Amino acid sequence: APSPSGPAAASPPAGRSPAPEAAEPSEAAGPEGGRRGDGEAPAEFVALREAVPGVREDIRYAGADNFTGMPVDGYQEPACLLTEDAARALVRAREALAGEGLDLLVYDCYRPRRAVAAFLRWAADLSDTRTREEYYPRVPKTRLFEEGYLAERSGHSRGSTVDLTLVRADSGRPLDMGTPYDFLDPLSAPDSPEVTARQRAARDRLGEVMDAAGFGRARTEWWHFTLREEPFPETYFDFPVALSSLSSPPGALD
Ligand SMILES: C[C@@H](N)C(=O)N[C@H](C)C(=O)O
Ligand SMILES: [Zn+2]
Repeated sequence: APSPSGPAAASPPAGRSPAPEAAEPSEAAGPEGGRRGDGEAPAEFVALREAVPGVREDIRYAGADNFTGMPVDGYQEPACLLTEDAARALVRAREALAGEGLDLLVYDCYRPRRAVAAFLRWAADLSDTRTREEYYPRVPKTRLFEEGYLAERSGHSRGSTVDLTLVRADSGRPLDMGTPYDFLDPLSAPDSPEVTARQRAARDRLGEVMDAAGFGRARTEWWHFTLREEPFPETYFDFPVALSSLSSPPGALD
């Protein structure tokens, strides 16, 4: 069906069932259950690059180099905002990799609900196929949510989910994972039999190190991990991705 028009049209493609991460969400609420301002992050959120100096980031949705082909609503800056618990877990993962000459490169962190709504609008606009060859050549746009490549209620909005890969610590060059980031295709499943042994080994190492640091992995995307003991398991936030959204003072973790 042709896309609904206008920015408010955030309906999912027809016939789609909820994505695996869909749950009954609560909107952001304060400690007493009242509504928290949508422009403001709770004190538990930090900017990763301030909390963990030297961490590598390439926040794709803040620019046009992503599967939508345009900057995504809600990403006011290319910043990784995360809960402090998730940031501490990433420190553990980096420490485990350091002895192997490897490091992490983070592509996405906290994602506001308005950004997820932008993904829904993009998916509903079947006339926009600009990025199909590069990002979803085999899966029709109408199936991206149903197949689990995109989530109608994303774990990223809870602040303890990250998209990331492994890089060489010296050059910053990403390891070959068999697909680029956000290649929305069965080939991106961590256990895809279609990748080479070397690519599979790189995926497995990323999965192991993230598992040991406390993150669970998605079944559809080798780059997507959620902290198992996440501090906001039921809350989907909508403050913008911007350092000014943070209420906690900047500073490295101790
Ligand atoms: C779009 C991709 N980077 C991603 O994060 N997908 C999961 C399923 C999500 O949207 O939460
Ligand atoms: Zn993700």
